Amino acid sequence: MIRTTPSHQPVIAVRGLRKAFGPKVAVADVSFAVDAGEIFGLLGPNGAGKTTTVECISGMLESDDGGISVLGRHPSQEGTVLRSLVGYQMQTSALPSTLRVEEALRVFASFYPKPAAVPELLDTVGLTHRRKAAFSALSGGERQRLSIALALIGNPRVAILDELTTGLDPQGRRDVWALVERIRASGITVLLVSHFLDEVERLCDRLAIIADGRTIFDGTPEHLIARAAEANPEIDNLEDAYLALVDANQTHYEGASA
Ligand SMILES: Nc1ncnc2c1ncn2[C@@H]1O[C@H](COP(=O)(O)OP(=O)(O)OP(=O)(O)O)[C@@H](O)[C@H]1O
Repeated sequence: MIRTTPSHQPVIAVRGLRKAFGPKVAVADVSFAVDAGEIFGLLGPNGAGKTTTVECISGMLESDDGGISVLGRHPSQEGTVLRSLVGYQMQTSALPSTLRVEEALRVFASFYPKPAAVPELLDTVGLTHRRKAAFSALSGGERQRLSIALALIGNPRVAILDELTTGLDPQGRRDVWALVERIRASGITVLLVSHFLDEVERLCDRLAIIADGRTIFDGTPEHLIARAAEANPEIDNLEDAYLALVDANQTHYEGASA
């Protein structure tokens, strides 16, 4: 249930979200709420509707129906204000290959009224020694850290991180996880879209699972394991619990449409 009392207003509240692209319903009915200071995970199979949901939250897409509130504001009606309060991790593949790390941060800083200090941000993401490196010379992990820095350049209160550690080696993943924990410790609320259950278990306080455009779970990782164990007592870890729940949902819908 979404809590709306002023003393405990969620930072992000999504209620009954719906978004279609022509005949394709990408998001049919998604609801969840993220509290201040949380790292909240958004999970679901490929094509479930996660990116569409976060693009509606960030104001990049306009929803067809349902309510979204971010820091008490509506993304499509108050997008200008929210743009500096919500940092969305962009895909760095969009950056010119010759652009240097520090230049990229300075260019993006110029778009915001109160940007983060570039030297401090370089330090936070561990790229000070690579500040003069061209984008094309960065490793996968360094590119990922740059994309996180770009999400933080506007000094946001909320960071939306999508596919945070895809393609990184084990050390790179751990470095990025530590960075996300530092981001949270600095007071930023994090919405994390992920396919990796170990990442979610390590980082997230709570999570929502979306399947076929609908929220099928909203709660803590422990709650998810307990829910799955009710149906199958052998389930004792998050990955098995997640897979069992998604599978049960698929069977339910296939059964309903048979
Ligand atoms: N612009 C669009 N036009 C038509 N269909 C779209 C568009 N964007 C997304 N879709 C479709 O909507 C559904 C949900 O897509 P979305 O990208 O939100 O899923 P996702 O959960 O983020 O998937 P993944 O984990 O693969 O990134 C998919 O079937 C996708 O093909």
